[in-house]
Amino acid sequence: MFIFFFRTPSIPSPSSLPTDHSRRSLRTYNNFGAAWEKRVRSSARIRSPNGVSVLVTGAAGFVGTHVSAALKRRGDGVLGLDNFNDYYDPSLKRARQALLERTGVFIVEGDINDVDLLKKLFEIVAFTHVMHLAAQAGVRYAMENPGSYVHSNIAGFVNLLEVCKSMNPQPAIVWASSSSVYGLNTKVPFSERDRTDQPASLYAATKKAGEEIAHTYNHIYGLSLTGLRFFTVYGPWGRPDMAYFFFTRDILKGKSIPIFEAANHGTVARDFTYIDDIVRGCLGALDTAEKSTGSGGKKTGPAQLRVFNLGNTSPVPVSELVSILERLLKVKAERNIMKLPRNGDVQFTHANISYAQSEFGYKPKTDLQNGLKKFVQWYINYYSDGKKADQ
Ligand SMILES: NC(=O)c1ccc[n+]([C@@H]2O[C@H](COP(=O)([O-])OP(=O)(O)OC[C@H]3O[C@@H](n4cnc5c(N)ncnc54)[C@H](O)[C@@H]3O)[C@@H](O)[C@H]2O)c1
Ligand SMILES: O=C(O)[C@H]1O[C@H](OP(=O)(O)OP(=O)(O)OC[C@H]2O[C@@H](n3ccc(=O)[nH]c3=O)[C@H](O)[C@@H]2O)[C@H](O)[C@@H](O)[C@H]1O
Repeated sequence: MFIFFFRTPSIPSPSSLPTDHSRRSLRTYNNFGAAWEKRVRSSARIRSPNGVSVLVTGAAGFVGTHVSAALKRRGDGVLGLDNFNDYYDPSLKRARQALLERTGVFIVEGDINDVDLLKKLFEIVAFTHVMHLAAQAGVRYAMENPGSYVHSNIAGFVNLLEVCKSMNPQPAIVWASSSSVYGLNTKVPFSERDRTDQPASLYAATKKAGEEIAHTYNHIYGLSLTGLRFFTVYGPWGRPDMAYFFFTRDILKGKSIPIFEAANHGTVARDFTYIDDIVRGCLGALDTAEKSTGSGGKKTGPAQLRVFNLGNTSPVPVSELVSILERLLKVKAERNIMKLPRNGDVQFTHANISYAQSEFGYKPKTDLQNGLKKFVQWYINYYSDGKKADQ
């Protein structure tokens, strides 16, 4: 028996989303021109004495929006870049953009593969840092659209690094890797020293490739590079393709939800990490990032190269996530227990965070119960004002 206590929100299901991530040329984005340059400059203006200027790629994304807002709040100059692709409902990205614009952050519409655009941005602003969060995310979608992962996570990353290495001065780069690089590793909790050579998805393989690519650009060009392995991030303004988000939608709709179970009723669990904790980790990594040591493509000395886990350190079974949602939503879920398909998912994740703790005091503060409470409040508020999210 299902109890509905408010209007059922509707958002598109990830499986119905288009698979073509168009590559629009620079001109179609309406970039360049005096008014556009003024907005870029104003957004990137540093407003506090110790501030830095940060180019945030993927700024209209879930993590990018929260990180951009936090940087802006403390007085840093922040410019966003995002291609607003339709992997999930672009209207949610537009709503995040509107939120950021109210805080003074401008998001340039463009692709990280667009060299001319990137060079133009660096010509206008001498960014001290790049917070690189643009990527094709999601482990399961890689079986549907592998090309989008190569386009954004490999080609796009190399392109960005090519532009950064030729700058004078070069920016320091903090970028999003993923807990998925641990793949089929069975040693827990996952430490940065553990093996990462058994990816279970193409997504994971592209993030692992990113870590190797980072090594190369650090070694040859002296770029300062910090990779962050985020562990299943959740919270307000989250991603509709992630389980906690579409479980919420489907529980409210009275639709059955597929809950994966490993062989012999083995538990599938995640080290779910609340967005505010991830944001603190991103800022900590940025604040401890040393300067790059090259300029104009020439290295002048050794540069910093780091990789950190940013997790919560307490894995929770997916079935428990569903129980928490049931309590918060006051609706019983229709559970469809399924064998964990070979679709890119791993059985469990669990972060050892001692390295991030020692380097910049990273300490997650929010447990799943409290974090989901904040997510559900946001979700109900966001989708209850007649917003038409279904396309
Ligand atoms: N959310 C998580 O649980 C999680 C976990 C591990 C790692 N990550 C990584 O963290 C980063 C941020 O993830 P998120 O959850 O905010 O995802 P997201 O999809 O919400 O954000 C990524 C943003 O990048 C943009 N983008 C994608 N390709 C682009 C391109 N080629 N050029 C310009 N913009 C592009 C998208 O439009 C999107 O707005 C990603 O690199 C992701 O792989 C996320
Ligand atoms: O930390 C990461 O590196 C990754 O985090 C996230 O991946 P995941 O941890 O797989 O999150 P998510 O899809 O929400 O599935 C959560 C749980 O629900 C289970 N799950 C999922 C779908 C389903 O239908 N049923 C189910 O039981 C599923 O088996 C899993 O146990 C990011 O999406 C990804 O971009 C990547 O960066």
